[in-house]
Order: sequence, then C-alpha cells, then structure tokens
Amino acid sequence: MFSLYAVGTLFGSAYLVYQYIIFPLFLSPLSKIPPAHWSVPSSARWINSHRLNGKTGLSATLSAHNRLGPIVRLSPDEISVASIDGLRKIYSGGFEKDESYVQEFTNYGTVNLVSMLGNREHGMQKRMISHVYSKSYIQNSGDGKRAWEILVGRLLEVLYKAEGAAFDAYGLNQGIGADFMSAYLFGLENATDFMRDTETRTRISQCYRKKFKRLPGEAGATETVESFVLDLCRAAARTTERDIDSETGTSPVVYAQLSSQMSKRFSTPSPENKELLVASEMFDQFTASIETSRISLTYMEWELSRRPSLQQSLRQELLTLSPPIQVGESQLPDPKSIDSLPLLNAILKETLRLYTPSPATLTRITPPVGTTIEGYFIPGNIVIGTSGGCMHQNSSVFPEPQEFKPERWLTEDEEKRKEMNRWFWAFGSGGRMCIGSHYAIHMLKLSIAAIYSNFETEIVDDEGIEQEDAFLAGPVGEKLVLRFRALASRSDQEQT
Ligand code: HEM
Repeated sequence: MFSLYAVGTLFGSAYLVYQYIIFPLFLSPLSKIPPAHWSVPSSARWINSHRLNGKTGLSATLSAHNRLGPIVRLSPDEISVASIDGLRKIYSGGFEKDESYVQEFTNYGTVNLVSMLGNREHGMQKRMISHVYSKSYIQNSGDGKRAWEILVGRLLEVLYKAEGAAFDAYGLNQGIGADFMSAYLFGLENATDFMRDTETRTRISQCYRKKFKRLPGEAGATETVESFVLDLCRAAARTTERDIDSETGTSPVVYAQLSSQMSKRFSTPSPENKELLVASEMFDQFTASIETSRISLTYMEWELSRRPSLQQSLRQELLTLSPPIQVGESQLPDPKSIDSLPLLNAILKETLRLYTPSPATLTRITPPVGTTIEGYFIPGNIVIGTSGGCMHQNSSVFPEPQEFKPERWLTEDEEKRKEMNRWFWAFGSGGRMCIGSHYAIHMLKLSIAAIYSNFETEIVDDEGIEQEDAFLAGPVGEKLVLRFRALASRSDQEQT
C-alpha cells in the first residue's frame, strides 16, 4: 500500500515536472520560439545572470538573435524581437509599459510621460506639449534662436580657454546637454550654466550618478537633484508671470506650455499637486537630455578625432553655412540650413546607430488577447520588446554593422536609405517615441557644427571609451580627453 506521504510526493513531483518541463518545453505557445539558452523555458536565471549590477543583458540578447533569428525567448515569460514586424506590432500597436518604468522613472512620487502605464492618460499628457517639440516649432522658435546664439558663444569661449591643453570633452558635453535643454525648458535666465560652472555640474552630476546607478547615498542624491530641478521650475514660474528682458532672457517654452495646459486640464488640483505634476515632467526631460546628448557628442567627437580626413570634409561642408559659426558673429545660421547638411547628418545618424545612447530592450506587455509576431503566437501578459542595440546590428541592413561608416547614409540608393531608416531605432517609435528627438538632433548638430567650424580635435586619452552595458550607455571610463586646436586665433575671428 502506498503511504499518503508517497502519494503526495508523487503528485508533487508530477506537478513540478508538468509545470517546469512539460508545459514550458512542449505545451506553452512560447515553446515554439527559439530559446536563447536551453534553460529559459523553465527559468529566468540565464537572462538574470546577464543583468546583474544594472547590466541590461544586451550582448547576450544580440548574440541570441545572431544565432537564432529575429525572435528569441529570454525567459519563461520574456521575448525579444528584432524585426520590423515586431516594431510595428509592439510599439505602434499600443502595447503598454510594465511596472518597472514606474519604479525607475517616477519623480516627486508623481508619474510622467516616461513612467505612465496607461496609453490614454499618456496620450493626453503628450499632446499637451508635443507641438513645442515639433521640428517646425523648434526651427522657427525665436526663444530658441536667442538662447542658442548665447549658448554657442559660451561653448566657444570655454573651448578657446582650453585651447591646446588636454581637456575632458565628456564633462563639457554633459554641460552642453544640460544648458541647451534647460534654456528651452526653463528660459535662458533660469537655465543651468554647466558648460562654465564646472563645480555645480560636478556636484549635480555625482548625485545623478548615485541615483541612477543605485549607489550608496541614493536617497540623499535623489532629494538633491529633485530639489535642484524644482528650483528651476519655480524660477521659470516667476519668469512666466512677467515680461522677459530679451537681452538676458528667453521664455521658458516648455514649462510655460505644460503649466498652462495642466491648469486647463485639471481645474481642481491643489497648487502643490500641479507644481509636482509639472516638475516630474521637467525633471525627466532635463535628465533625458543630459545623458543622451553627452553620449552622442562624445562618440561623434571621438570618431571625428580618429579621422582627420573626415574632420576636413565636415569642415568643408560647414564652410557653406551662412553666416559662419564663429566668435564675434552674433547670429547663427538658420536651423534648417544646419539640418540639411548631408555629411553632418550622416555622422550624427551613424553615431546614434553604432553608439545608441539607450541601446537596451524597451520592454512592453502583450495585450490580453495576445499577438502574432514573425509567425509565432504570443499569449497575453508576456514581457516583450526590442532594442536599438539589436536593430542596428542587422548585417543585411547595415553591412559591417560594427564599423563606423557615415558614408552608408549618403548612398544614392533611395530604397536602401529607406530600409536603413526603417531599422534606425535610436529614438524608439510609436506613441512612446522620444518627444525630444527633434530638439536633440538640432542641439547635437549645432554643437558639432560650432566646434568643428572653429577647432580641430585630436585624442589625448580615450582609455575606457567602449560603451558600458547600461540603460544609458556612456563610455566605461567616463571620460574622453581631447586637445582642441583653434583653426584661427580668436582675435582673427573677431576681426573678420
Ligand atoms: C540623442 C538623444 C536622445 C535619445 C537617443 C533618446 C532616446 C529615447 C528613446 C529610445 C525613447 C523611447 C523610450 C521607450 O519607448 O520606452 C525616449 C523617450 C523619451 N525621451 Fe528621449 N532621447 C534623446 C533625447 C531626449 C531629449 C533631449 C528629451 C527632452 C525632451 C527627451 C525626452 C524623452 C521623453 C519625455 C521620453 C518619453 C516619451 C513618451 O513616453 O511619450 N529625450 N527617448
């Protein structure tokens, strides 16, 4: 006779075999999807082992795609896709974000565009500010134009001071991202001055580092950066209430727009609530700009510094700008003319392809009815996503994908360009696509145009330049030391 214990053990074992072997390996609809590792149908241990200490598991995921094709299973309930079909279904199909975004990107205890889960609420909030981030608004913005003229002047001033010396471009690039963005968010007179004020830049930057890398002191650091941005919002609120002195100030374009839209949408929230709703959004946009811009600028400068002939060709192209970008020239060329420079555009695009600032998987959840991608049915409530890091490494779209080749974007073959653009995913796509993409592109092109119209650069120290495996992937060594050599002396420039 079997004892009760033996029967229990038998049933227990049978259940475990069914749950962890038979169902995931043979019966689950996901069992047909190629597994990245033999263990993934029954355990998340393999992918988690690649995601320790803030790592994203990108290279393990990419190598699985290279071996197994456009769709792979990473864990019992996580799928990675690297295909156009996947992009369309996941990101343009309105799949919602998962809880991890709320935990990572909520500021002041208040959600924002990045951390909101519901598509409806998200869509309403995005519409409040999307027009001030449209390409035509940015290119025609009088406030933007006045701010950029002053900021480009400051950038050149800093570089002339550093002329000929070993200089950490990575630090300055953080300042560029902060100052150009905060002028548009909060108005020039309230904006950061991180390109020149290196002390405040370093202090705030260390707090950001602690916050995002979850280092000891994270809570205090979060408090410091939140209160820093809240002060910028309060200053912008005061500017919005009075006339702006056009000599020193510009309107806080984004703050003013969001704040007035919030007042219209919510007739009842208390002033404190409204303040935090707006501040949470401003915090994210400011932060999104700082790191992504600094990564993009740094890798552009690094690649240009390694290629004097590419610098030379870029300079020839920049000479066609009118007026030229130089010290003593108070006006900048029309943003549209900077935007339409083919080589500058190709260098930026290739940088964003190869050194995608945010290259990891941007996860979503499949809807309750499930979906079919690349011919595989995927049930509801499964974590799914793709990444710029995988999309940009497809060798049939981007031959020699690990090589920096700006010329690929200059091909005369229009069909090829269209294909590459479909696979280009540095800013995401669909309803959750980066709201700041046009601002970022303008700010990055303008900064590189200003630098290489006036200087040539060479590498002094690029140790640790390889990209970190992190959600925001800057150089492992957190530095890029360059030498900036002026093409003409500053006084010569001022006289012309
Ligand atoms: C090179 C520069 C930048 C890159 C590569 C970049 C990349 C991205 C990517 C990939 C996403 C999509 C995230 C997802 O789908 O989960 C995103 C979203 C976002 N980005 Fe950017 N970004 C850049 C600059 C900026 C700037 C300057 C801003 C400032 C406004 C900004 C603000 C945002 C916001 C608010 C979102 C969330 C949009 C939404 O969910 O509706 N980004 N960005």
